[in-house]
Amino acid sequence: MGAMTAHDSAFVLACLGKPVPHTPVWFMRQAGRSLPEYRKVRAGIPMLESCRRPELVAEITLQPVRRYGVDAAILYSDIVVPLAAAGVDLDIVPGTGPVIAEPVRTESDVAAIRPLTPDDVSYVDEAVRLLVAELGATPLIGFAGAPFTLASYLVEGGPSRTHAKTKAMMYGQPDTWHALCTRLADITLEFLRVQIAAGVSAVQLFDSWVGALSEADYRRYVMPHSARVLQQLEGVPRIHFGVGTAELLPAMGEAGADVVGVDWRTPLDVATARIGPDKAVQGNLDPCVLFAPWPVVEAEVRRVLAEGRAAPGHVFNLGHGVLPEIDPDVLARVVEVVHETAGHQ
Ligand SMILES: Cc1c2[nH]c(c1CCC(=O)O)Cc1[nH]c(c(CCC(=O)O)c1C)Cc1[nH]c(c(CCC(=O)O)c1C)Cc1[nH]c(c(C)c1CCC(=O)O)C2
Repeated sequence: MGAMTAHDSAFVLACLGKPVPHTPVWFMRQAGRSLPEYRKVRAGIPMLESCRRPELVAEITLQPVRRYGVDAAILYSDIVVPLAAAGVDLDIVPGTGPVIAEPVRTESDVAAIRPLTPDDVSYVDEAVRLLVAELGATPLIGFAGAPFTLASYLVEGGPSRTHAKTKAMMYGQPDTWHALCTRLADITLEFLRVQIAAGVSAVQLFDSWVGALSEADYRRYVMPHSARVLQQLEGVPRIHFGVGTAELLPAMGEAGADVVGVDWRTPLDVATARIGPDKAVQGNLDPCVLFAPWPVVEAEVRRVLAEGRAAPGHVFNLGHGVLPEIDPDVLARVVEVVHETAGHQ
């Protein structure tokens, strides 16, 4: 029997650790440059501008659902969209990522980032409503960036390998750091509340770069802010994701997530032993495995499914986002293999 609504879809059930007919699957960055139909509709439209056009957002969000038959859609947007909406001067540069015109260095720079109001992101409300109507029983995932990852872009001014300036603020100006993270947590919370009110079935908090921290520093400088976001959200499952977080997994679960996203470095059974038996996991095929010959891909998919059995619920995904060079046909075959395998009973 198929799911009747997004609320009792395999994806939502797996997030809550309930029995499912098959393991649900979606891919981080499933919408985007790996799809020719995406490149076609995005041609000539800057990334941030594309996120402010509800019809276009809906079309791009639906493209991978149509092509792959994944168990969830993820809203087409970006983690810096609410920052731009709150008045931060920034751009998303193709091939680089977010670039901030005036990086945040002082307490007064922090004060200049204003709180977000729902009116600032009315186009997101509109896009989610269009999508929920269109998707029917397929759940829509809303998302936002977590305070550390957003702070890293704001303080560094762009992508960074070491996060040196971010850590310098964290250790050297802890009051400024906590003021910045408090403001970012407020923005993230408001952004996610808009999406939940408009009807998303789950939310994912992306703390992509937090693996740069030790567990002790994570607990001291970051976790209180992420925990406030996760714990103040109500009504939908919460997924908490980062890359390189093997040492942070217990804390990321404690922060208040229902599901912890795991990258490919930690097998899902090992991850579950660290996170504890009461939380579902999401992941964790290495995106680069998708470049291997099919028998290798298939064996890796089956290994991930087997290791996911250790958790009370498993949402199949990659360990990080789809790379632009990945062949969409391989992702379609991955979905087939996952769907053919019996889920958690
Ligand atoms: C760190 C981060 C960002 N953005 C995001 C994160 C967290 C996830 C992660 O860790 O990958 C989140 C994000 N960004 C985008 C989505 C859309 C939904 C999806 O399909 O997953 C999501 C969930 C669209 C996007 N966001 C971006 C694109 C590419 C834009 C383009 O077409 O040029 C898309 C489809 C741009 C972007 N925005 C960002 C980066 C690093 C980049 C890539 C820069 C590049 O390599 O060109 C910041």
